[in-house]
Amino acid sequence: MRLLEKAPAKINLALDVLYKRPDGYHEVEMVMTTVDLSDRIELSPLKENEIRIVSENRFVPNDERNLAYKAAKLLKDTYRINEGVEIYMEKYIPVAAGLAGGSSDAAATLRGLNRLWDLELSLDTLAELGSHIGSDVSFCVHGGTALATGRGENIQQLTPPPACWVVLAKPTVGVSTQTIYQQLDLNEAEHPNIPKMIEALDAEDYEGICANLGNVLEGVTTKLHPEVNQLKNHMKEFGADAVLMSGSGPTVFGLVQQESRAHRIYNGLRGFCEDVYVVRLLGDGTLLD
Ligand SMILES: C[C@](O)(CO)[C@H](O)COP(=O)(O)OP(=O)(O)OC[C@H]1O[C@@H](n2ccc(N)nc2=O)[C@H](O)[C@@H]1O
Ligand SMILES: Nc1ncnc2c1ncn2[C@@H]1O[C@H](COP(=O)(O)OP(=O)(O)OP(=O)(O)O)[C@@H](O)[C@H]1O
Repeated sequence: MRLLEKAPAKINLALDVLYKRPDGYHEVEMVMTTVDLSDRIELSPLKENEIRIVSENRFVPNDERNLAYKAAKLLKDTYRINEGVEIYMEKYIPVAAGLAGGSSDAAATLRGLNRLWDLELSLDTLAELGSHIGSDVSFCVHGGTALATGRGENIQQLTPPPACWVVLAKPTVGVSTQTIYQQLDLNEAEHPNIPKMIEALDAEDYEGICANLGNVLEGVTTKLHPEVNQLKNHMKEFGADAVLMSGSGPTVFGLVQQESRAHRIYNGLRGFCEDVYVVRLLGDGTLLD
């Protein structure tokens, strides 16, 4: 039996950091939502009792460093599964982009193996397991739209944003999430208003969502990579309603209601940037079913 799972990317509509914790992680409050740009994960049983990663993307490790491998290993060890699996991944989400591609692959692997191995674990249990792999994995297990707190592993579902288009553009710079968190100065940072963002979601208020986009990490990344700010400015000039960097970057996203305008922004940006996508929000998580 061969089993398919979609692994959608996420964007952070709002990302705040409250303080640095004694364990080195940061206490966060993030409003996250999934977008329709997904990796495709195919799980097939193996005769050998091993985990095999197959990917044609040269930026993705095909060994125990792959987050999908870690997810399979964790499930195998926790539930003493003596079965092997091949995890074939077709990557569409750009790597190291701030879009949680690896985390979503891990989450899709947890959901898929739960079915393949008839474990009957709840999404909450899978999300808890996922938190041991990375801070974004718990959100990716559930998908949809959620408030993530703690170091990102406490998930509370939120009202999804109204339908709109998202233009994603990734500058060709590498960003280390760890470095960005390390260089964050909480006294200097501009903090988003998370309760206002949640209010806007509840009220299905598109303008309110646009007005309350904010990411405390954006200033750190743009200082290191000014091209992030340049892309943001281009997106605004070409007509995005609101723009923000996702996660620790470097991907920038723009929200827009009309499809024609989304394509105009796409065409304008293609001159400056190779990695540009026009996608829909998947805020209600339907494509995960
Ligand atoms: C930037 C975001 O992607 C926003 O969604 C997440 O906060 C980061 O999620 P992630 O990449 O899954 O993060 P992890 O793999 O758990 O951690 C990578 C590194 O980021 C830093 N980190 C991450 C999450 C957090 N709440 N505080 C941190 O300080 C830590 O230095 C950690 O070593
Ligand atoms: N399945 C995977 N897909 C992509 N990268 C992976 C995967 N497994 C491990 N990695 C490693 O993780 C690193 C970060 O990749 P990823 O695409 O998840 O970053 P990201 O989108 O910035 O994540 P986040 O938004 O959660 O911080 C890559 O450099 C890669 O070496």
